[in-house]
Amino acid sequence: MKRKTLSKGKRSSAYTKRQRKSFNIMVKGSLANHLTVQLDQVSLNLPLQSAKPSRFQKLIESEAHSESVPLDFDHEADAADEKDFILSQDFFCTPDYITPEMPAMQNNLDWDKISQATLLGNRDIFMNFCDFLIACYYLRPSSHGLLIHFLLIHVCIFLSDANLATLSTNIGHKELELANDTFGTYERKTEKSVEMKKNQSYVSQSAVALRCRVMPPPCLKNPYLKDATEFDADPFGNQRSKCAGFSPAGIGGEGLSRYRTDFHEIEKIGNGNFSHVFKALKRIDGCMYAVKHSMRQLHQDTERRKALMEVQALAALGTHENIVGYYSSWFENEQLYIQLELCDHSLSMNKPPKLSTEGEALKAMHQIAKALQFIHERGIAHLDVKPENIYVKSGVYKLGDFGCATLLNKTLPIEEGDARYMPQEILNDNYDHLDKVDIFSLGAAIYELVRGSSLPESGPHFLNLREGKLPLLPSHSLPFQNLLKVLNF
Ligand SMILES: Nc1ncnc2c1ncn2[C@@H]1O[C@H](COP(=O)(O)OP(=O)(O)OP(=O)(O)O)[C@@H](O)[C@H]1O
Ligand SMILES: [Mg+2]
Repeated sequence: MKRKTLSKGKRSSAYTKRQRKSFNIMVKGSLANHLTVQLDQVSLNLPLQSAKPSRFQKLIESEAHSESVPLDFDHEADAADEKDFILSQDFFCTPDYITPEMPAMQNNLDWDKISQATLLGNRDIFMNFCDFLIACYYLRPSSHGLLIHFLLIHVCIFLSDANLATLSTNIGHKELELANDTFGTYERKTEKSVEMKKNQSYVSQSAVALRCRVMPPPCLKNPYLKDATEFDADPFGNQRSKCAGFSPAGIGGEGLSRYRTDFHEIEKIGNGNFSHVFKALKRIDGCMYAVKHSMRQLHQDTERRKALMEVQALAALGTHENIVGYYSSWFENEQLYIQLELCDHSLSMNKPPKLSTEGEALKAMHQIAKALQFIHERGIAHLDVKPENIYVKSGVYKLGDFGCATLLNKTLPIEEGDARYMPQEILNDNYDHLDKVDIFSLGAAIYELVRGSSLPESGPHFLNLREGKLPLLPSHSLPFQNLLKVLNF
Protein backbone atom coordinates (compact mmCIF):
# COMPACT_ATOMS: atom_id res chain seq x y z
CA MET A 1 0.00 0.00 0.00
CA LYS A 2 1.52 3.28 -1.03
CA ARG A 3 1.82 6.17 1.35
CA LYS A 4 0.88 9.55 -0.01
CA THR A 5 3.13 12.36 1.06
CA LEU A 6 1.28 15.62 1.01
CA SER A 7 3.15 18.83 0.98
CA LYS A 8 2.75 21.40 3.73
CA GLY A 9 -0.69 23.00 3.58
CA LYS A 10 -2.25 20.04 1.83
CA ARG A 11 -2.79 17.75 4.77
CA SER A 12 -6.54 18.28 4.71
CA SER A 13 -7.56 14.80 3.67
CA ALA A 14 -10.23 13.57 6.06
CA TYR A 15 -11.55 10.23 7.16
CA THR A 16 -14.04 8.31 5.13
CA LYS A 17 -17.45 8.27 6.78
CA ARG A 18 -16.83 4.71 7.81
CA GLN A 19 -13.57 5.59 9.46
CA ARG A 20 -15.13 8.48 11.38
CA LYS A 21 -17.92 6.21 12.49
CA SER A 22 -15.50 3.62 13.80
CA PHE A 23 -13.73 6.22 15.79
CA ASN A 24 -16.92 7.54 17.31
CA ILE A 25 -18.02 4.05 18.23
CA MET A 26 -14.66 3.24 19.58
CA VAL A 27 -14.11 6.14 21.89
CA LYS A 28 -15.39 5.72 25.43
CA GLY A 29 -14.75 7.35 28.81
CA SER A 30 -13.90 10.91 29.61
CA LEU A 31 -10.46 11.06 28.07
CA ALA A 32 -11.71 9.32 24.99
CA ASN A 33 -14.81 11.51 24.77
CA HIS A 34 -12.59 14.53 24.82
CA LEU A 35 -10.59 12.95 22.07
CA THR A 36 -13.74 12.20 20.05
CA VAL A 37 -14.79 15.81 20.08
CA GLN A 38 -11.38 16.80 18.93
CA LEU A 39 -11.12 14.10 16.33
CA ASP A 40 -14.18 15.52 14.68
CA GLN A 41 -12.08 18.59 14.07
CA VAL A 42 -8.75 16.94 13.59
CA SER A 43 -8.10 15.36 10.25
CA LEU A 44 -5.34 12.84 10.38
CA ASN A 45 -3.48 11.97 7.28
CA LEU A 46 -4.99 8.60 6.53
CA PRO A 47 -4.31 6.83 3.27
CA LEU A 48 -7.46 6.85 1.24
CA GLN A 49 -6.61 4.51 -1.56
CA SER A 50 -8.93 1.80 -0.34
CA ALA A 51 -12.53 2.38 0.58
CA LYS A 52 -12.66 -1.17 1.83
CA PRO A 53 -12.33 -1.32 5.63
CA SER A 54 -9.01 -2.68 6.71
CA ARG A 55 -8.44 -5.44 9.19
CA PHE A 56 -7.51 -2.90 11.78
CA GLN A 57 -10.70 -0.94 11.29
CA LYS A 58 -12.66 -4.15 11.64
CA LEU A 59 -10.80 -4.86 14.80
CA ILE A 60 -11.70 -1.46 16.19
CA GLU A 61 -15.34 -1.92 15.31
CA SER A 62 -15.43 -5.37 16.75
CA GLU A 63 -13.90 -4.01 19.96
CA ALA A 64 -16.83 -1.61 20.20
CA HIS A 65 -19.32 -4.46 19.78
CA SER A 66 -17.13 -7.07 21.32
CA GLU A 67 -19.86 -9.01 23.13
CA SER A 68 -22.13 -9.55 20.15
CA VAL A 69 -20.28 -9.21 16.86
CA PRO A 70 -17.85 -11.97 15.89
CA LEU A 71 -14.87 -11.02 13.80
CA ASP A 72 -15.54 -11.63 10.16
CA PHE A 73 -12.23 -11.18 8.48
CA ASP A 74 -11.94 -11.22 4.77
CA HIS A 75 -8.97 -13.54 4.31
CA GLU A 76 -7.89 -12.02 1.04
CA ALA A 77 -7.87 -8.59 2.58
CA ASP A 78 -6.16 -9.97 5.65
CA ALA A 79 -3.31 -11.25 3.59
CA ALA A 80 -2.96 -7.86 1.98
CA ASP A 81 -3.20 -6.16 5.34
CA GLU A 82 -0.81 -8.58 7.00
CA LYS A 83 2.16 -6.43 6.26
CA ASP A 84 0.22 -3.22 6.66
CA PHE A 85 -0.13 -3.10 10.41
CA ILE A 86 1.98 -3.70 13.39
CA LEU A 87 -0.50 -4.42 16.12
CA SER A 88 -0.13 -3.09 19.59
CA GLN A 89 1.98 -5.73 21.33
CA ASP A 90 4.29 -6.27 18.45
CA PHE A 91 4.66 -2.57 17.83
CA PHE A 92 5.47 -1.60 21.38
CA CYS A 93 7.15 -4.78 22.49
CA THR A 94 5.28 -4.49 25.75
CA PRO A 95 3.39 -7.47 27.05
CA ASP A 96 -0.15 -6.73 28.19
CA TYR A 97 0.48 -7.85 31.72
CA ILE A 98 3.13 -5.22 32.22
CA THR A 99 2.03 -1.68 32.88
CA PRO A 100 4.93 0.68 32.37
CA GLU A 101 5.31 3.58 34.72
CA MET A 102 2.98 6.31 33.55
CA PRO A 103 4.85 9.27 32.17
CA ALA A 104 3.89 12.74 33.26
CA MET A 105 0.89 13.86 31.25
CA GLN A 106 1.17 17.08 29.37
CA ASN A 107 -1.84 19.14 30.25
CA ASN A 108 -0.98 22.20 28.30
CA LEU A 109 -2.32 21.02 24.98
CA ASP A 110 -4.34 23.46 23.01
CA TRP A 111 -6.71 21.35 20.96
CA ASP A 112 -7.48 24.04 18.48
CA LYS A 113 -3.81 24.36 17.77
CA ILE A 114 -3.49 20.63 17.47
CA SER A 115 -6.14 20.37 14.83
CA GLN A 116 -4.57 23.31 13.05
CA ALA A 117 -1.15 21.71 13.38
CA THR A 118 -2.37 18.46 11.97
CA LEU A 119 -3.97 20.24 9.08
CA LEU A 120 -1.06 22.51 8.36
CA GLY A 121 1.80 20.27 9.36
CA ASN A 122 3.05 22.38 12.26
CA ARG A 123 5.67 20.05 13.53
CA ASP A 124 6.16 21.34 17.08
CA ILE A 125 2.55 21.29 18.06
CA PHE A 126 2.07 18.00 16.32
CA MET A 127 4.92 16.53 18.34
CA ASN A 128 3.17 17.70 21.52
CA PHE A 129 0.09 15.91 20.28
CA CYS A 130 2.21 12.80 19.80
CA ASP A 131 3.48 13.11 23.36
CA PHE A 132 -0.08 13.20 24.52
CA LEU A 133 -0.93 10.08 22.53
CA ILE A 134 2.05 8.31 24.02
CA ALA A 135 0.91 9.25 27.50
CA CYS A 136 -2.54 7.90 26.65
CA TYR A 137 -0.98 4.73 25.42
CA TYR A 138 0.60 4.17 28.78
CA LEU A 139 -2.74 4.56 30.50
CA ARG A 140 -3.86 1.55 28.47
CA PRO A 141 -7.48 0.81 29.27
CA SER A 142 -8.06 -1.63 26.46
CA SER A 143 -10.36 0.44 24.26
CA HIS A 144 -8.28 3.57 24.66
CA GLY A 145 -5.23 1.48 24.01
CA LEU A 146 -6.51 0.38 20.63
CA LEU A 147 -7.43 3.88 19.68
CA ILE A 148 -4.07 5.19 20.68
CA HIS A 149 -2.27 2.45 18.81
CA PHE A 150 -4.25 3.23 15.75
CA LEU A 151 -3.40 6.88 16.01
CA LEU A 152 0.25 6.20 16.66
CA ILE A 153 0.56 4.04 13.61
CA HIS A 154 -0.80 6.90 11.56
CA VAL A 155 1.51 9.28 13.33
CA CYS A 156 4.33 7.14 11.98
CA ILE A 157 3.02 7.59 8.49
CA PHE A 158 2.40 11.26 8.97
CA LEU A 159 5.91 11.95 10.05
CA SER A 160 9.02 12.03 7.93
CA ASP A 161 12.06 9.95 8.93
CA ALA A 162 13.64 12.89 10.71
CA ASN A 163 10.47 13.44 12.71
CA LEU A 164 10.37 9.77 13.55
CA ALA A 165 13.84 9.88 14.98
CA THR A 166 12.71 12.63 17.30
CA LEU A 167 9.42 10.94 18.10
CA SER A 168 11.05 7.66 18.92
CA THR A 169 13.46 9.41 21.23
CA ASN A 170 10.52 11.11 22.91
CA ILE A 171 8.85 7.78 23.45
CA GLY A 172 11.89 6.07 24.83
CA HIS A 173 13.78 8.48 26.98
CA LYS A 174 12.51 11.99 26.52
CA GLU A 175 15.97 13.13 25.71
CA LEU A 176 17.32 15.17 22.88
CA GLU A 177 19.20 13.60 20.01
CA LEU A 178 20.54 14.91 16.77
CA ALA A 179 17.88 14.41 14.16
CA ASN A 180 18.76 12.69 10.93
CA ASP A 181 18.71 15.98 9.06
CA THR A 182 22.03 16.98 10.58
CA PHE A 183 23.86 14.45 8.49
CA GLY A 184 24.56 16.25 5.28
CA THR A 185 23.30 15.90 1.77
CA TYR A 186 25.08 12.66 0.97
CA GLU A 187 22.62 10.62 3.01
CA ARG A 188 19.70 12.54 1.67
CA LYS A 189 20.57 11.46 -1.84
CA THR A 190 20.80 7.79 -0.88
CA GLU A 191 17.66 7.99 1.17
CA LYS A 192 15.78 9.59 -1.68
CA SER A 193 16.81 6.79 -3.97
CA VAL A 194 15.25 4.22 -1.67
CA GLU A 195 12.21 6.32 -0.83
CA MET A 196 10.08 4.70 -3.53
CA LYS A 197 10.85 1.23 -2.26
CA LYS A 198 10.22 2.21 1.35
CA ASN A 199 6.84 3.63 0.46
CA GLN A 200 5.65 0.26 -0.75
CA SER A 201 5.32 -0.82 2.83
CA TYR A 202 2.57 0.75 4.93
CA VAL A 203 4.68 0.33 8.06
CA SER A 204 7.96 1.83 7.02
CA GLN A 205 11.44 0.79 8.08
CA SER A 206 11.35 3.85 10.25
CA ALA A 207 8.38 2.45 12.09
CA VAL A 208 10.29 -0.75 12.69
CA ALA A 209 13.22 1.30 13.95
CA LEU A 210 10.84 3.15 16.23
CA ARG A 211 9.51 -0.13 17.51
CA CYS A 212 12.98 -1.34 18.34
CA ARG A 213 13.92 1.87 20.07
CA VAL A 214 10.91 1.66 22.35
CA MET A 215 12.25 -1.55 23.87
CA PRO A 216 16.04 -1.72 23.85
CA PRO A 217 17.83 -4.98 23.12
CA PRO A 218 18.89 -7.19 26.00
CA CYS A 219 22.23 -6.79 27.77
CA LEU A 220 24.49 -9.72 27.10
CA LYS A 221 26.96 -11.12 29.56
CA ASN A 222 30.56 -10.69 28.45
CA PRO A 223 32.21 -14.07 29.08
CA TYR A 224 35.70 -12.57 28.79
CA LEU A 225 35.22 -10.40 31.87
CA LYS A 226 36.28 -12.08 35.09
CA ASP A 227 33.65 -10.29 37.19
CA ALA A 228 30.96 -10.10 34.55
CA THR A 229 27.55 -9.27 35.96
CA GLU A 230 24.72 -11.58 35.05
CA PHE A 231 22.77 -9.21 32.85
CA ASP A 232 21.31 -11.73 30.52
CA ALA A 233 18.62 -13.03 32.83
CA ASP A 234 16.15 -11.09 30.77
CA PRO A 235 12.49 -11.27 31.79
CA PHE A 236 11.46 -9.78 28.46
CA GLY A 237 13.54 -12.21 26.43
CA ASN A 238 10.61 -13.66 24.53
CA GLN A 239 9.13 -10.36 23.55
CA ARG A 240 12.49 -8.88 22.75
CA SER A 241 13.63 -11.71 20.60
CA LYS A 242 10.67 -10.98 18.38
CA CYS A 243 11.07 -7.28 18.05
CA ALA A 244 14.17 -5.79 19.61
CA GLY A 245 16.81 -8.45 19.79
CA PHE A 246 20.39 -7.44 19.33
CA SER A 247 19.97 -8.17 15.67
CA PRO A 248 16.91 -6.28 14.55
CA ALA A 249 16.22 -7.66 11.11
CA GLY A 250 14.94 -5.03 8.77
CA ILE A 251 17.04 -2.22 10.16
CA GLY A 252 19.72 -1.33 7.71
CA GLY A 253 19.90 -2.78 4.25
CA GLU A 254 18.44 -0.18 2.04
CA GLY A 255 16.58 1.55 4.85
CA LEU A 256 18.01 3.13 7.97
CA SER A 257 21.69 2.33 8.19
CA ARG A 258 23.80 3.23 11.18
CA TYR A 259 26.86 2.61 9.06
CA ARG A 260 25.68 5.01 6.34
CA THR A 261 24.42 7.53 8.85
CA ASP A 262 27.52 7.60 11.01
CA PHE A 263 30.24 6.90 8.46
CA HIS A 264 31.27 8.00 5.01
CA GLU A 265 32.87 5.03 3.31
CA ILE A 266 36.20 5.77 1.65
CA GLU A 267 37.40 2.44 0.26
CA LYS A 268 37.64 -1.26 0.83
CA ILE A 269 40.88 -2.14 2.58
CA GLY A 270 40.63 -5.85 3.16
CA ASN A 271 38.81 -9.13 2.95
CA GLY A 272 39.06 -11.93 5.44
CA ASN A 273 37.42 -15.32 5.31
CA PHE A 274 34.39 -13.91 7.07
CA SER A 275 34.52 -10.16 6.75
CA HIS A 276 34.87 -7.16 4.48
CA VAL A 277 36.83 -4.27 5.92
CA PHE A 278 36.40 -0.65 4.84
CA LYS A 279 38.21 2.55 5.55
CA ALA A 280 35.52 4.96 6.67
CA LEU A 281 35.33 8.53 7.89
CA LYS A 282 33.24 8.97 11.00
CA ARG A 283 31.06 11.95 10.28
CA ILE A 284 30.73 13.24 13.81
CA ASP A 285 34.40 13.22 14.82
CA GLY A 286 36.08 13.54 11.43
CA CYS A 287 38.47 10.62 12.07
CA MET A 288 39.17 7.59 9.94
CA TYR A 289 38.36 4.09 11.17
CA ALA A 290 38.41 0.55 9.89
CA VAL A 291 34.86 -0.77 9.82
CA LYS A 292 34.65 -4.51 9.52
CA HIS A 293 31.41 -6.29 8.78
CA SER A 294 30.49 -9.91 8.35
CA MET A 295 30.22 -10.99 4.73
CA ARG A 296 26.94 -12.77 5.12
CA GLN A 297 23.83 -12.23 7.16
CA LEU A 298 23.84 -13.96 10.51
CA HIS A 299 20.32 -15.34 10.75
CA GLN A 300 20.80 -17.70 13.65
CA ASP A 301 21.11 -16.52 17.21
CA THR A 302 24.02 -18.95 17.69
CA GLU A 303 26.03 -17.54 14.80
CA ARG A 304 25.40 -14.00 15.98
CA ARG A 305 26.61 -14.88 19.44
CA LYS A 306 29.69 -16.52 17.97
CA ALA A 307 30.48 -13.46 15.87
CA LEU A 308 29.96 -11.31 18.93
CA MET A 309 32.74 -13.09 20.77
CA GLU A 310 35.32 -11.11 18.82
CA VAL A 311 33.92 -7.79 20.00
CA GLN A 312 33.31 -9.07 23.50
CA ALA A 313 36.94 -10.13 23.76
CA LEU A 314 38.14 -6.77 22.44
CA ALA A 315 35.81 -4.86 24.74
CA ALA A 316 36.82 -6.89 27.79
CA LEU A 317 40.49 -6.34 27.09
CA GLY A 318 40.30 -2.57 26.91
CA THR A 319 43.02 -0.52 25.32
CA HIS A 320 46.65 -1.46 24.85
CA GLU A 321 49.14 0.20 22.57
CA ASN A 322 49.89 -3.09 20.83
CA ILE A 323 46.32 -4.22 20.29
CA VAL A 324 44.18 -2.86 17.47
CA GLY A 325 41.77 -0.43 19.15
CA TYR A 326 38.10 -1.30 19.39
CA TYR A 327 35.48 1.45 19.43
CA SER A 328 32.03 0.12 18.83
CA SER A 329 29.92 -2.59 17.28
CA TRP A 330 26.34 -3.09 16.20
CA PHE A 331 24.11 -5.31 14.13
CA GLU A 332 22.67 -3.98 10.94
CA ASN A 333 20.87 -5.91 8.25
CA GLU A 334 21.74 -9.00 10.31
CA GLN A 335 25.45 -8.35 9.84
CA LEU A 336 27.84 -7.53 12.64
CA TYR A 337 29.69 -4.23 12.20
CA ILE A 338 32.86 -3.52 14.17
CA GLN A 339 34.46 -0.09 14.34
CA LEU A 340 38.20 -0.47 14.80
CA GLU A 341 41.33 1.60 14.90
CA LEU A 342 42.54 2.11 11.34
CA CYS A 343 46.00 0.67 10.80
CA ASP A 344 48.37 1.31 7.90
CA HIS A 345 48.68 -2.32 6.86
CA SER A 346 49.10 -5.83 8.18
CA LEU A 347 52.19 -8.03 7.88
CA SER A 348 50.60 -10.23 5.26
CA MET A 349 53.10 -12.54 3.56
CA ASN A 350 51.52 -11.75 0.22
CA LYS A 351 52.37 -8.09 0.19
CA PRO A 352 55.36 -6.00 1.23
CA PRO A 353 56.72 -4.64 3.45
CA LYS A 354 57.87 -7.66 5.45
CA LEU A 355 60.31 -7.51 8.36
CA SER A 356 63.41 -6.50 6.44
CA THR A 357 65.95 -6.23 9.25
CA GLU A 358 66.63 -8.21 12.39
CA GLY A 359 66.10 -5.07 14.44
CA GLU A 360 62.63 -4.62 12.95
CA ALA A 361 61.84 -8.29 13.55
CA LEU A 362 62.89 -7.97 17.20
CA LYS A 363 60.78 -4.85 17.57
CA ALA A 364 57.69 -6.60 16.15
CA MET A 365 58.32 -9.67 18.31
CA HIS A 366 58.75 -7.57 21.45
CA GLN A 367 55.61 -5.49 20.85
CA ILE A 368 53.36 -8.43 20.02
CA ALA A 369 54.78 -10.32 22.99
CA LYS A 370 53.69 -7.36 25.16
CA ALA A 371 50.19 -7.60 23.66
CA LEU A 372 50.12 -11.34 24.40
CA GLN A 373 51.28 -10.79 27.95
CA PHE A 374 48.48 -8.25 28.40
CA ILE A 375 45.76 -10.56 27.10
CA HIS A 376 47.09 -13.66 28.89
CA GLU A 377 47.08 -11.72 32.18
CA ARG A 378 43.38 -11.19 31.58
CA GLY A 379 42.80 -14.88 31.08
CA ILE A 380 42.36 -14.67 27.32
CA ALA A 381 44.15 -16.52 24.51
CA HIS A 382 44.21 -15.16 20.95
CA LEU A 383 44.70 -18.46 19.10
CA ASP A 384 45.20 -16.89 15.69
CA VAL A 385 48.53 -15.06 15.85
CA LYS A 386 49.90 -14.89 12.30
CA PRO A 387 51.38 -12.22 10.02
CA GLU A 388 47.97 -11.22 8.58
CA ASN A 389 46.75 -10.46 12.08
CA ILE A 390 49.73 -8.32 13.05
CA TYR A 391 49.02 -4.73 12.06
CA VAL A 392 51.29 -1.73 11.80
CA LYS A 393 50.27 1.81 12.56
CA SER A 394 52.83 4.61 12.45
CA GLY A 395 55.62 2.11 13.10
CA VAL A 396 53.85 0.44 16.05
CA TYR A 397 52.94 -3.26 15.80
CA LYS A 398 49.45 -4.23 16.94
CA LEU A 399 47.71 -7.54 17.36
CA GLY A 400 44.30 -7.71 15.69
CA ASP A 401 41.50 -10.07 14.62
CA PHE A 402 40.24 -11.59 17.87
CA GLY A 403 37.82 -13.87 16.03
CA CYS A 404 39.30 -17.00 17.68
CA ALA A 405 39.86 -15.49 21.13
CA THR A 406 38.95 -17.82 23.97
CA LEU A 407 39.55 -18.19 27.70
CA LEU A 408 42.72 -19.79 29.02
CA ASN A 409 40.66 -21.78 31.53
CA LYS A 410 38.89 -23.58 28.66
CA THR A 411 35.41 -22.52 29.78
CA LEU A 412 34.64 -21.17 26.31
CA PRO A 413 34.60 -23.10 23.04
CA ILE A 414 38.02 -23.40 21.42
CA GLU A 415 38.41 -22.76 17.74
CA GLU A 416 42.02 -22.93 16.68
CA GLY A 417 43.31 -20.58 14.02
CA ASP A 418 45.50 -21.18 10.99
CA ALA A 419 47.15 -24.63 11.26
CA ARG A 420 50.45 -23.34 9.80
CA TYR A 421 51.06 -21.41 13.02
CA MET A 422 49.68 -23.97 15.49
CA PRO A 423 51.89 -26.15 17.68
CA GLN A 424 51.61 -29.92 17.56
CA GLU A 425 49.79 -30.14 20.89
CA ILE A 426 46.82 -28.12 19.74
CA LEU A 427 46.66 -30.15 16.55
CA ASN A 428 46.39 -33.13 18.92
CA ASP A 429 43.50 -31.41 20.72
CA ASN A 430 45.56 -30.74 23.82
CA TYR A 431 44.35 -27.37 25.08
CA ASP A 432 46.12 -27.33 28.44
CA HIS A 433 48.45 -24.40 27.70
CA LEU A 434 46.69 -22.01 25.39
CA ASP A 435 49.04 -19.16 26.30
CA LYS A 436 51.97 -21.20 24.99
CA VAL A 437 50.04 -21.75 21.77
CA ASP A 438 50.09 -17.99 21.18
CA ILE A 439 53.84 -17.82 21.88
CA PHE A 440 54.50 -20.62 19.41
CA SER A 441 52.40 -18.86 16.78
CA LEU A 442 54.29 -15.62 17.34
CA GLY A 443 57.62 -17.42 16.84
CA ALA A 444 56.33 -19.13 13.70
CA ALA A 445 54.98 -15.85 12.29
CA ILE A 446 58.25 -13.96 12.88
CA TYR A 447 60.26 -16.85 11.46
CA GLU A 448 58.11 -16.80 8.33
CA LEU A 449 58.44 -13.04 7.97
CA VAL A 450 62.24 -12.91 8.32
CA ARG A 451 62.69 -15.93 6.10
CA GLY A 452 60.44 -14.39 3.47
CA SER A 453 58.70 -17.56 2.34
CA SER A 454 55.43 -19.09 3.44
CA LEU A 455 55.33 -21.80 6.09
CA PRO A 456 54.30 -25.28 4.99
CA GLU A 457 50.87 -26.60 5.84
CA SER A 458 52.15 -30.17 6.23
CA GLY A 459 55.15 -32.41 5.46
CA PRO A 460 58.59 -32.86 7.05
CA HIS A 461 59.44 -29.16 7.30
CA PHE A 462 56.12 -28.64 9.08
CA LEU A 463 57.05 -31.37 11.62
CA ASN A 464 60.63 -30.11 12.05
CA LEU A 465 59.38 -26.67 12.99
CA ARG A 466 57.22 -28.21 15.71
CA GLU A 467 60.24 -29.96 17.13
CA GLY A 468 62.25 -26.75 17.26
CA LYS A 469 64.43 -27.79 14.29
CA LEU A 470 64.62 -24.50 12.44
CA PRO A 471 66.69 -24.33 9.25
CA LEU A 472 69.46 -21.76 9.67
CA LEU A 473 68.83 -18.17 8.74
CA PRO A 474 72.27 -17.14 7.44
CA SER A 475 71.65 -13.41 7.46
CA HIS A 476 70.56 -13.37 11.11
CA SER A 477 72.52 -13.49 14.33
CA LEU A 478 72.77 -16.64 16.42
CA PRO A 479 71.06 -15.12 19.49
CA PHE A 480 68.12 -14.13 17.28
CA GLN A 481 67.87 -17.64 15.84
CA ASN A 482 68.08 -19.14 19.32
CA LEU A 483 65.28 -16.85 20.43
CA LEU A 484 63.08 -18.15 17.61
CA LYS A 485 63.93 -21.72 18.66
CA VAL A 486 62.88 -20.97 22.22
CA LEU A 487 59.53 -19.64 21.01
CA ASN A 488 59.02 -22.81 19.00
CA PHE A 489 59.89 -24.92 22.09
N1 LIG B 1 42.02 -2.31 11.79
C1 LIG B 1 42.39 -2.51 10.54
N2 LIG B 1 43.13 -1.57 9.89
C2 LIG B 1 43.51 -1.77 8.62
N3 LIG B 1 43.18 -2.85 7.89
C3 LIG B 1 42.44 -3.82 8.48
C4 LIG B 1 42.01 -3.69 9.83
N4 LIG B 1 41.30 -4.79 10.15
C5 LIG B 1 41.30 -5.57 9.07
N5 LIG B 1 41.99 -5.00 8.05
C6 LIG B 1 42.20 -5.56 6.71
O1 LIG B 1 41.14 -6.46 6.41
C7 LIG B 1 41.62 -7.79 6.26
C8 LIG B 1 40.64 -8.77 6.84
O2 LIG B 1 40.43 -8.50 8.20
P1 LIG B 1 40.29 -9.66 9.26
O3 LIG B 1 41.47 -10.55 9.20
O4 LIG B 1 40.02 -9.07 10.58
O5 LIG B 1 39.02 -10.43 8.70
P2 LIG B 1 38.36 -11.80 9.17
O6 LIG B 1 37.44 -12.27 8.10
O7 LIG B 1 37.74 -11.63 10.50
O8 LIG B 1 39.57 -12.70 9.46
P3 LIG B 1 40.21 -14.04 8.97
O9 LIG B 1 39.87 -14.30 7.56
O10 LIG B 1 41.66 -13.75 9.18
O11 LIG B 1 39.68 -15.04 9.90
C9 LIG B 1 42.98 -7.82 6.93
O12 LIG B 1 43.82 -8.78 6.40
C10 LIG B 1 43.48 -6.40 6.67
O13 LIG B 1 44.04 -6.30 5.39
MG1 LIG C 1 42.53 -12.02 9.87
